[in-house]
Amino acid sequence: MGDYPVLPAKSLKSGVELHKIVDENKEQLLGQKCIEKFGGVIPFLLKILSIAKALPLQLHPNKDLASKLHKENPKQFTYDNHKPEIAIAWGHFEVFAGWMPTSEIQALFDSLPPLQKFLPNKQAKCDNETLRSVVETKLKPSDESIKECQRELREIPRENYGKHTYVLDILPRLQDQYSIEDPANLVVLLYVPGTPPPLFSTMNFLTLPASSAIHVPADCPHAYLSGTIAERIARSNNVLNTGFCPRASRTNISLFTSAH
Ligand SMILES: O=P(O)(O)OC[C@H]1O[C@@H](O)[C@@H](O)[C@@H](O)[C@@H]1O
Repeated sequence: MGDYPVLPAKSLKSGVELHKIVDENKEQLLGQKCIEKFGGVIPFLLKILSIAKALPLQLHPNKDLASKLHKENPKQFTYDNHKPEIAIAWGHFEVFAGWMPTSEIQALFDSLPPLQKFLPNKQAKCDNETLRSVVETKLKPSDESIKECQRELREIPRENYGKHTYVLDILPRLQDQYSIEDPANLVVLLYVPGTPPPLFSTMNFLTLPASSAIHVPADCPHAYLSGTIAERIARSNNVLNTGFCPRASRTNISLFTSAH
C-alpha cells in the first residue's frame, strides 16, 4: 500500500490511483514538513505479507548505490532511494538477517583448519573482506558442488550441529521449496566447496513471536522464511536477489557481496 508507481494503491470508491489523489491534495494529506523533506510523495510503503514459501535472499542497496544503479539501469532499479524496513510479526516469524559477528566466524575458522585454506593468507583474520570473498565463493559454485554439499549436510548427525540444529529442520524445507541447486542454502550456512560440510551457519537465524519486530537496514542481507508480518518500508523497490528465486533473478552477486 502506498503511492509507489509499481502496483500503486487505489481508491476503493473511484479506482483513482493514490499518487494522483496525493498529488492533488498534498498540503492536506502530507503536510508542509513532509512535502519539504520528501518532495510531495508518501515516504513509505506498507505491506502485509503472509509467507509460506521463503522470500528471496536479498538486500536493499543504500542511498548512494541505489541512486547510481537507478541512473545506470532505471528499468530494474526504479527509484533512487534506499529501502530500510521494519517488519512486525503477527505470529511466529522465521528470518535470516545479517551476518553473524566475524569474531564468531573467526572462532570457527580457528577450530576447523580445513577452512583456513580459503582465507586469503594463513594469517588472515575473518574480517569483512574475508567474509565477502567466502560468500562470493559460495554464490558461484557449480550446481553439482552445491547439490553434493547439501546432500552431505543432511547426513551429518544432529548432535554435531551444536546450537545450530535448526539447520537440519530448515534445510530440507528450503530444498523442497526451491531446489537443491539453489546457492542461497549455502549462503545462510557457511560452506566452502571442497571442504568438509559445515556445522554452523553464517547468518543470524531468528524466530520472532507475535508482536515483536525486526529492523532491517539498507545493505543488510536477509531472507524471510515464514510467517505473517506487517512491513513498513522506505519508498523504493530496489533489491539485489541472489537465491531462493529463479536462476534468472539471481543477479548482481558481486554487488550483493560488495554492498555490505
Ligand atoms: O513485494 P515483494 O517485492 O514481493 O517483496 C516482499 C518483501 O520481501 C521481503 O523479503 C523484504 O525484504 C521486503 O523489502 C519486501 O517488501
